[in-house]
Amino acid sequence: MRVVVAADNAGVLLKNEVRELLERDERVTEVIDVGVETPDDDRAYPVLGLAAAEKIANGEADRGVLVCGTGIGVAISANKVPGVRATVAHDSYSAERSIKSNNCQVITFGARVVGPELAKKIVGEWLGYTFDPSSASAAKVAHITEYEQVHAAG
Ligand SMILES: O=C(CO)[C@H](O)COP(=O)(O)O
Repeated sequence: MRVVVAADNAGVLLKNEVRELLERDERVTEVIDVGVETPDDDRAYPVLGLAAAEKIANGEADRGVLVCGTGIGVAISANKVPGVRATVAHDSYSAERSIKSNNCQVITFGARVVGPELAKKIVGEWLGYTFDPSSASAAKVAHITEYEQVHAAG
């Protein structure tokens, strides 16, 4: 699994911890870090969230972990990229259902909301979940995709 990570300056320290975790995880074949790398880089969260989501949309990454102050801004940004489903998930159950119900490729965290140990525990669990395309949830996710395709810009 190829995982893209990104954060703004509010989330960079947590993102870097998550990146180290991912780099040690045998389920992860590649970690793509689109930044920021340090807290003095003040590029705004949409820049990072959109850049990461585009890696998924263009097939360079399978999943993403994005961090900002709340996790909300990067989730909203990532969801603007066609084909990408992203959500903040600060608890194990939501993280699990984000895959099994919603087929989200992206999980987001708020570094001002959740501690690093909880976030890393959730990421470790989240890596183990897969979406079942034959499940009852598949048609629901397809409804979202169909809307997106019908209303695609351009
Ligand atoms: O949490 C953020 C966006 O959801 C971001 O890290 C901080 O945004 P701001 O409150 O607009 O500075």
